[in-house]
Amino acid sequence: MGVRFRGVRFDYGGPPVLDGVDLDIPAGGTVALVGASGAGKSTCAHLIARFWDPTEGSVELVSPRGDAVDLRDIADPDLRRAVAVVGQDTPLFHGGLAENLRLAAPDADDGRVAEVARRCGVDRIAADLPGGADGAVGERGATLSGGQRARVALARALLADPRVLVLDETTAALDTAAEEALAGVLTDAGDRTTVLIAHRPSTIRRADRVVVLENGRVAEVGTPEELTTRDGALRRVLDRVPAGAAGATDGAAGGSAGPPD
Ligand SMILES: Nc1ncnc2c1ncn2[C@@H]1O[C@H](COP(=O)(O)OP(=O)(O)OP(=O)(O)O)[C@@H](O)[C@H]1O
Repeated sequence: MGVRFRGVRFDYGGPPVLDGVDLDIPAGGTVALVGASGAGKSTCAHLIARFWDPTEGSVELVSPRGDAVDLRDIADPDLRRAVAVVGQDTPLFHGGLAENLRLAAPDADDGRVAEVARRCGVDRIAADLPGGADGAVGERGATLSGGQRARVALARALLADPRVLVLDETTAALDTAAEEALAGVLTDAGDRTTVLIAHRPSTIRRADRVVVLENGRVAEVGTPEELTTRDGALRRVLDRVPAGAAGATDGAAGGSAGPPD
């Protein structure tokens, strides 16, 4: 299932955040959505999950055959099955790891839970937790690190097998092991569409295409190779990200200075 924005305008009651966004994310693709802080990336994620509706224009799901349906015409349960957004701080509840994973897919069999847990490196968290996969993770997952919580959130979303997966800066919290897990997740995506909201060059490079938001519009679209070597909107964003927040900098980013991963 692809995602299409057609002339999307959106505001929160003040000045427009999105001011005519046209975006075509093909089914099965991985797109990195990039922009300066406040550019409207999370707003796009929330529009894809229909937390909000656009003020003008439409957001649509597009079948691999090219049939488009406005999100407003999709029943809520169907949309919740089709689209998953993993945010910066996905809430976990005070229960076991396995239970937390199953939240989005109560009927998943044990084999599938174990497979997804392994793919996302959650099995390694379980190995360290008193009580293993059934051990409680504390209030809101307090006994886990940010990177571990991000891995659990990613695994939980994958277990539900959504057609569209939006990772809203999840990768900012991922440790190196989990970045590897993310790479596996993207490789095994099949026809799932993945939208990565990312700052790290190492994450951006995993996308087939990069979309840069600036001034409420799409400023630049291209492959990571094209955009990181061009003196354009992506470079402007990457040059403004504080080195610590950017995490890894690497060759694809043009070799700008920054700390190692
Ligand atoms: N619930 C809200 N109510 C009012 N204004 C909001 C709300 N959410 C976001 N905004 C504003 O909308 C603009 C876009 O925010 P958004 O979170 O989409 O940007 P972003 O590109 O994801 O930024 P960041 O990289 O800092 O997370 C910002 O100016 C922000 O202050």
